[in-house]
Amino acid sequence: MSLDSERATLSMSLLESYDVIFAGGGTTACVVASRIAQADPSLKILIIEAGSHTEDLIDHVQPGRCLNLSLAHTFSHFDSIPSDALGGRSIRVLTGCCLGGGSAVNGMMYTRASASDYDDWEKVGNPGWGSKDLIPLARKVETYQVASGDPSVHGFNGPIKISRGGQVTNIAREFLEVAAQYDRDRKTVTQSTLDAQDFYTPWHMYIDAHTGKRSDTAHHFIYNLNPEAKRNLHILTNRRVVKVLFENNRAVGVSYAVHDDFNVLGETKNPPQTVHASRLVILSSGAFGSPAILERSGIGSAEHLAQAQVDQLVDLPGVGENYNDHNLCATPYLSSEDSDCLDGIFGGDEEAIKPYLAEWTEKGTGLLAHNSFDAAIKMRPTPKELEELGPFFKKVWQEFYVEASDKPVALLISSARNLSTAPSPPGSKTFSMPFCSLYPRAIGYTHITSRTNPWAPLRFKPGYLEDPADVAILRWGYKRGREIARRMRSFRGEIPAGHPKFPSSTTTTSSVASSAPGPIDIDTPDIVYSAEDDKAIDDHHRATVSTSWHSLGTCAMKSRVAGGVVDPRLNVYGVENLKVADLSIVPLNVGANTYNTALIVGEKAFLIVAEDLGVSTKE
Ligand SMILES: Cc1cc2nc3c(=O)[nH]c(=O)nc-3n(C[C@H](O)[C@H](O)[C@H](O)COP(=O)(O)OP(=O)(O)OC[C@H]3O[C@@H](n4cnc5c(N)ncnc54)[C@H](O)[C@@H]3O)c2cc1C
Repeated sequence: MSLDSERATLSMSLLESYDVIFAGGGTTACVVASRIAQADPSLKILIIEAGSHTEDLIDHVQPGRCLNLSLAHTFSHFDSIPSDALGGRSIRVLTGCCLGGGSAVNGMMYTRASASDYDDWEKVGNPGWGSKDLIPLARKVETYQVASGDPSVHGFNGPIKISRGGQVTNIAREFLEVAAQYDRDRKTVTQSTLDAQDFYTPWHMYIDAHTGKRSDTAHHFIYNLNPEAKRNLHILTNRRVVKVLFENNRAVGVSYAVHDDFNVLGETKNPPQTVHASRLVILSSGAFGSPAILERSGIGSAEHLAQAQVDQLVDLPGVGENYNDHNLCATPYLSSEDSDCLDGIFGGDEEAIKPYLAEWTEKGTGLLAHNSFDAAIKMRPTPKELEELGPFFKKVWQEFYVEASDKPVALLISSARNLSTAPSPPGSKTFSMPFCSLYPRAIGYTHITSRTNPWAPLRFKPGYLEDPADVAILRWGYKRGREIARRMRSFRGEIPAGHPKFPSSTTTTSSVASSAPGPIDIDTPDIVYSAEDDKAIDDHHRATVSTSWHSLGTCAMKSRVAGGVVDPRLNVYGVENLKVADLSIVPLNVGANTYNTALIVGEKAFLIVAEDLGVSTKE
């Protein structure tokens, strides 16, 4: 079907006006829209989503294929301004572009933010957004399928399923075994722990233990809705919202476009279409999409709007500012023949997938019901490590971490596949040690470059590694991961292209490991790094650091004077009937992978929206 005839068909089924319109149908939007549709099926709701449907598509539901970045159409990408801190590189940050957004494409790693993260949100002027309010919502949204689940922590009746995945890999087992013997400063546990720092722990997944399928918000909140709740919920895919329409500062609808409405130069060929909202417009286009829609609608700083030739409606300098992420690096290792690795599977190689297909189809288990990440630690430095981290980090430690004892500094994960950018030698088995800083100092921005075109590139600066404290954290992560990796039974050497180029004159070259036939003894002393070695590590990280895909914060929920964009009821300052509900509202970073926080924001937004609409929230 051509785009024009597809548009004609969809337009026929579209209403001219809805009660509520969602701009974006990602992780958070699916939660809010589904809950409202169930609470009051008479409400007419429209979701306009930039990407396509995902229902039962193997690339989305089969976990082993996750993070297959070659599926370009299911991602939006944002290229940063080249940065000296990254050796002149530009970083490409991806977000999900499909119904379910990030939840339909992400790595399915399950963890939660620290309680103090949400308490900090409340302290910056957001009553009702502290841990005592939000952690019950984390319980509400989940069904924890791991037998040992503690009911004071976990939920057992929510739509989103959490499990151990289809099998426990020997890579994860060895990571935990080595950690227990090698790192005597920290503890190792066999049952996953969410709220404690410095525990090596099994790492669970957003995978349904019964089906072996991904637990995303499109399938678990929208596609599974009962016919009554679905009756008035319309979904328009492959359309981008251009801007919000206003009457006297009251949001009354949106305009939207298809890609073909623009010529190759990005100029408008066809005028955008419009649809009206009688009660509420909710922006849920994520950390890049939501601020961009606000700016195209004339809401933002005079300077940035003027650059894109947009007339200002509301002066709100915080729009597009406060960009946060977690900086990620991963170092690759060769693995023994008998290790449980997802090499090939996650790249979508059908030959590699074949041996696991029958088990996944029949029982929902095996490596296809796996994301490769099944053990990890959220770390804080020991006193000795704090010294090694150096003066820049020590200052941050004093100012930020000392009083916040539940905040981890870095996350170190064991991954049963090569997650680094260095290619694996053909036919080899691999594992890797991804690590990221959880509260990097890096804060950036994202702003529009076009008044009309929602596909135009954004002016985006993530700020990665501009602060030496962030560089020190990654150096520490590399060393910790390397010491554990080279003691694991499966270890068969390093993949040199994925490691720093250490100066050959020192004793600490990668040949220490890459020539080794197997692991070293647990009691072997740690590698001693010279100042030149440390510089080699830092240079390597500047050349390879990437996003953790945890973009957030660009429409922050803070007071207007402090640079906020929305109030604690998610209303955009200066206008009426316009809310934002996605991770762009997060005022301060969280020390964890961010899917869980998006689910919580969705559940909280539902309670607020329902109250505004006069809808009962009782189930
Ligand atoms: C590759 C990847 C791996 C990740 N791995 C993990 C993980 O393992 N564990 C974890 O906890 N978190 C992970 N995350 C992070 C987590 O998935 C995201 O933080 C979360 O999904 C963000 O939710 P959101 O609702 O804010 O935005 P999104 O889910 O991104 O939703 C925004 C939606 O809006 C749409 N949109 C954008 N602009 C427009 C427009 N103008 N008009 C209409 N629609 C628009 C987009 O297509 C998208 O569907 C990962 C994310 C990615 C991308």
